[in-house]
Amino acid sequence: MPESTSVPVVEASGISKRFGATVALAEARIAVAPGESHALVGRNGAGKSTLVSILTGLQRPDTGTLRFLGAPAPAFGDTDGWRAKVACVYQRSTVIGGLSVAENLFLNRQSAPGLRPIRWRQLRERAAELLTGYGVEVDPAARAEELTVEQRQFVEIARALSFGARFIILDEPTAKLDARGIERLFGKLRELQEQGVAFLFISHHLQEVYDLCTSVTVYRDARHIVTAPVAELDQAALVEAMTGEGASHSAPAPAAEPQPAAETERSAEPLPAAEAERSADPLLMVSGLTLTGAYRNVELTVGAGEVVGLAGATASGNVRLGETLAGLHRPSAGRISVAGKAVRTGDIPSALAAGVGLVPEDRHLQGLVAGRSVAENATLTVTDQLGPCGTVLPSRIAAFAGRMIEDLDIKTPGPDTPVSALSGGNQQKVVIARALATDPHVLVAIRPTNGVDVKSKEFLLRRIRQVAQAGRAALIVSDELDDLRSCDRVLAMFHGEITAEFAPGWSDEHLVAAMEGMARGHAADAPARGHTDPVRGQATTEIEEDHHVSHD
Ligand SMILES: Nc1ncnc2c1ncn2[C@@H]1O[C@H](COP(=O)(O)OP(=O)(O)OP(=O)(O)O)[C@@H](O)[C@H]1O
Repeated sequence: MPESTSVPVVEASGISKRFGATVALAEARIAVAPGESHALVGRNGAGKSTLVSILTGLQRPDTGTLRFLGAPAPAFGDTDGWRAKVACVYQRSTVIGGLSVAENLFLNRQSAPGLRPIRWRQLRERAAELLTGYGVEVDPAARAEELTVEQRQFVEIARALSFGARFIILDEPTAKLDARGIERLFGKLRELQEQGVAFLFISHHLQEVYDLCTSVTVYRDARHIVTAPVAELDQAALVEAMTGEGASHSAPAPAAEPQPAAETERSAEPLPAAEAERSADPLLMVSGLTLTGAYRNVELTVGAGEVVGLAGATASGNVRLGETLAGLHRPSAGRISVAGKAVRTGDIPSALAAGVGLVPEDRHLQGLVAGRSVAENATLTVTDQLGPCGTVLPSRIAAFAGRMIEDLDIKTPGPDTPVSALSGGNQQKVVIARALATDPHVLVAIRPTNGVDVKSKEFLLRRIRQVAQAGRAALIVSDELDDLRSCDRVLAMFHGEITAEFAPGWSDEHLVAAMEGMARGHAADAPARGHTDPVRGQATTEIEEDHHVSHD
């Protein structure tokens, strides 16, 4: 722990928590000093979310003590007491979509006399005052569901501070933000830190830990492993603490300094392109595809044996394009064909029958059935293979699921465990297992490594590579550079159009610039293949050297 004379805003020690036979936390501890930005990292299932639920009063630990600024934690169930101490901004929103920002900020406060008629104007004025006070530029009259993820997080932070909390937990807050959103969020957190607000920051993006935090705590297998100033623990040591394995040569290189294209490192254990299996035949062909308000006139092919990246920031249209391929949206124009056959657009069963497998963006909304078991979730797409004449044989489900659990290294007590009892990263693996279960011709994976730890990320990307090596095609839709680095080529989208194409060896700087709209409608790095520029309606020209906008 860093030297500090001040009383910690939060100090938990000897915390243990079991769920049945699963030990989620074993004698774990953490302490966060005022004004500190403290990272908590660990592999999937290490116990981070369980600690968060204990620190926020949502669950009682089996053993251990918890103090806020030296005082014992509020009684279990004393909602207002907990709110005044701590708040957590989750990846998933806790604001109520149908209510206005002002209502979200002030309703349900016990301090506000419940029976008095609500004075809306006054409510909005107070909300405006509060938001302005924290430098949050959001209209208090706006409905919460209209906010961007970033605005919603700022509202949640302002709400927490207005309850008096000076300790805020951020659980994977950057998972749904693009590069600029992350920059703005970090800017705001630094500002608040200077005012003495302390943060516990949970992220699988280790670079963010170095960018934002002063100290880091590592948990492994439910236990506290180390707490140190980030400056004293380089990434190799951090990954070593997380995995318990000796300094790994496959730890991702720190991404602080963009490297020249030719030197851009891949993971030291490369995910080799399947040259042998690659064929010139496109397995996926998309032409003139338009979804009003999302993307227009998209031309795209993915060959057998290829892994193609579809990069783009939040509003680029890349996610909606990926979803369209799986039948989730009906495009207003254009064609999709798989293995030479036209697919009925806007129809999920047709896409599935044509051999499109989807890893959806949001595993909670589109991915998993919470009350069902790991086995049921993993086999939802293949029930026809699990028994004769529409029946489902439990023995076959179990055998099928057992293979998937092993294949994807899913940490679960067993196939019958409800999927909701798995840690976030392991739930994501179930979603991927389900997409792979159909042995798709074309795998569309949207942010496939969302929420998974650094080691599992390598593993999953390698698994996607195997799909291509088996002569299939994969499209990775993502803004994660690690995801995109594993691709044979990357298409960048901006404002609904494919604006550039990148061959392997691209530099982070160029790809990020393209995702931010600075590719100026041509390939920023040498394109791998000819590709029709939708902006100009002509083929992109090969460009050999640096085309970052500032060099033009
Ligand atoms: N409600 C629950 N019932 C049963 N087991 C649970 C429950 N909640 C968590 N667990 C188990 O406790 C362990 C710790 O899970 P936790 O969610 O805290 O991990 P995590 O570090 O947050 O992982 P991730 O990075 O994947 O989100 C896991 O093995 C998980 O399956």
